[in-house]
Amino acid sequence: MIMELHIDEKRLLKIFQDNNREEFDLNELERFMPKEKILRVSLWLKGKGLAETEEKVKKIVKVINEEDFPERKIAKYLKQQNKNEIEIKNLKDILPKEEINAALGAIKRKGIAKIEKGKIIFDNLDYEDVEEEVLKKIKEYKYFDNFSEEEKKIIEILKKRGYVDFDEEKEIKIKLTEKGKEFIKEPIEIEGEITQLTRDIIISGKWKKAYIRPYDVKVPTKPVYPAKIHPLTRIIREVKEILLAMGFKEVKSPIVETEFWNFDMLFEPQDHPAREMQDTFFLKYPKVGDISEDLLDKVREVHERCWKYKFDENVSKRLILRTHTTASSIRYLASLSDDEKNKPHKVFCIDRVFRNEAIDYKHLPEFYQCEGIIMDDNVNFNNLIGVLKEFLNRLGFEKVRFRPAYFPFTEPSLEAEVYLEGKGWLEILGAGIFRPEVLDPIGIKKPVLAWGIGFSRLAMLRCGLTDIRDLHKNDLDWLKRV
Ligand SMILES: N[C@@H](Cc1ccccc1)C(=O)O
Repeated sequence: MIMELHIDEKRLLKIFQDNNREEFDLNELERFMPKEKILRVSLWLKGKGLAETEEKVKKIVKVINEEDFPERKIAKYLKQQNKNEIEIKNLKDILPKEEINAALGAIKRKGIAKIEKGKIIFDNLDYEDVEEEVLKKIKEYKYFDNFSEEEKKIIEILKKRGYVDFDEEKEIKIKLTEKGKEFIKEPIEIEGEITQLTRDIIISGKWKKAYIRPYDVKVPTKPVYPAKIHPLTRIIREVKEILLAMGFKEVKSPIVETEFWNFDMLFEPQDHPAREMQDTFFLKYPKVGDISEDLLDKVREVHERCWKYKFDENVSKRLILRTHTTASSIRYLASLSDDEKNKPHKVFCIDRVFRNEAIDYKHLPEFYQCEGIIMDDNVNFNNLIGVLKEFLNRLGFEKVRFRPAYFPFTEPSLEAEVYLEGKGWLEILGAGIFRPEVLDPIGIKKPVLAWGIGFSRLAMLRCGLTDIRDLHKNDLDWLKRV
């Protein structure tokens, strides 16, 4: 029987031959060849009908709690105290509450001590305990099947008591087929084989005599994961591309912001609940920032006239971590020169915002928002809906609907929802037309459409996550796949 075998196939077969064996565990072979290679080569041999592999799943037991049993803790305590009995009501001084019942149960079950008149009385504080012996043994022999029937019952008890748990281990066997057994009856010679052509081999003409094995591109190999960009960054870039293609320009503004720009300029009254400690992060040092007196007076006038309260500029000056990117939009509008105010503008900002929220599956104190504004003659609510539809469609949401909403700085306002298969309608963005109370103090006459989208929420939907914390966990397995 003449068969073209790769040098590694011959090597592997020779191990069977030299050891006079017909099968091996993968682990046993590992001292001859790396595991990856054995698996690859045995697949080749399988293709040639010389060997086969067999996979077995083995149940293993492992110790998950190394502490003494509560009953042993009692015995050790008494020994130390030179006593042999204890009142049950005093057990709480040596054991955590949840262990007391377990200890009493175990003492009765195993007959370690007598329980009489509210007392536990030991004859022998150094009693022997099979459960402890089995636990010790588990550390040496992990396979469940290595234990006797008696021991297996004890293992089940230990599992119930929370001291051990089961797991599985895969065992791979490599066996010769009849054809393989036949094959190793003949001596196996391992002669030179060329796997890599070198200049020397070509020039010297050695290649003419040597065996050059052809590539087999179908051979299974280990997956390779190239470096890649974090999914959140990828989505941010993608959204930027979409907005740039829709004619928007990117703007930025400070993360540390005054309440003035974050709230006052947006016509949020100073007693608005969003402005309190439990919702917003305030800076410890420095506590206050500068604002233009001129603008401050105009905003004060609007607030006092419309909201009817005493505006306090000390509140305006307080420094916070901005709570929304609408602060960027209004800063941009306020920065326009008179000349620029006569031109149309489309800008967006994607950046981090902060809210003092308890962390859970859908809230993080720090997250991303994407905000956009369109300022032009004659733009109206219909245009806003049109642009948002277009934007959400380009983001991959096909079904979109709108409903009325309220924001202090826009009128009318709306909320957009997108439809997700299996999840239903999900609220995804807020939008509206800036109120005159917002635009008047900065002298803007044209209508301004504005919208803001909770960006981490979007990233979550796009990555198929149900817990927003997973986005920042840096779980390598997930990052490789996503
Ligand atoms: N800033 C609002 C969203 C919004 C932006 C622009 C206009 C209307 C609403 C929020 O954080 O929820």
